[in-house]
Amino acid sequence: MSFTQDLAAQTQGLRRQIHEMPFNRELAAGTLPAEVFRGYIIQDAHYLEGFARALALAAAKAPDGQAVAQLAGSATGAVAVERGLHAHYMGLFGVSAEAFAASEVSAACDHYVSFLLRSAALGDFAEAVAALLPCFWIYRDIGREIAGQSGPENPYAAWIATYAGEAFDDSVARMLALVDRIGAAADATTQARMHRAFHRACWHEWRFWDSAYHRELWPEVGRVA
Ligand SMILES: Cc1ncc(CN)c(N)n1
Repeated sequence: MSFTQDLAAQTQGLRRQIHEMPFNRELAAGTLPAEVFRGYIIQDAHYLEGFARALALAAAKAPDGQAVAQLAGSATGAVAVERGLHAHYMGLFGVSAEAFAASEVSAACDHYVSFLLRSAALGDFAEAVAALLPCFWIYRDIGREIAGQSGPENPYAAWIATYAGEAFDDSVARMLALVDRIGAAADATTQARMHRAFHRACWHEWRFWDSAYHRELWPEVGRVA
């Protein structure tokens, strides 16, 4: 069993739960309310900038030039390709650049981005790539599953096509190969940290969608004066 197959086996229940979330079920059916998707896209645009920064930090720690180029290329891709998708949906939903700039980053988004930046800045390279992997892998699996269940009339077809598409699949395959290479060479303590980072990142993926579905920003638990 490869290292990433082992990561998958250890997180099977959580990842299946993500596939069954109302957000993803309704996205597949095309019935996800537009205001939910609109809020999600705004948070995701905030998220991608943090994700790209974490990739760039990890790139700086990579053990060889090939891995530097791969992670730096993924950082560029996250900002360019996925942001293009966001621009498409922000145009459709009437989110102006000013409205986006004025939007508040949700607690779930802030928590996930902080986790990635901390893993990349304070963890070693192995931990950083394990934390970054679910962002690639889970979206590809969700995209593929949903693509098999929905048609071109789905209002979220462009989103689905991006994550079910070949270009995204290539970047996921490269990330899986990198984590397999690093995981196979790691000692048992490092592997355990990689497992924990991977599991936490899967949890953050679940939380990001859950929070978007419930349109949460910062759940109110008492006003700060
Ligand atoms: C929260 C989140 N996770 C993953 C992806 C796919 N890069 C994304 N766009 N947003």
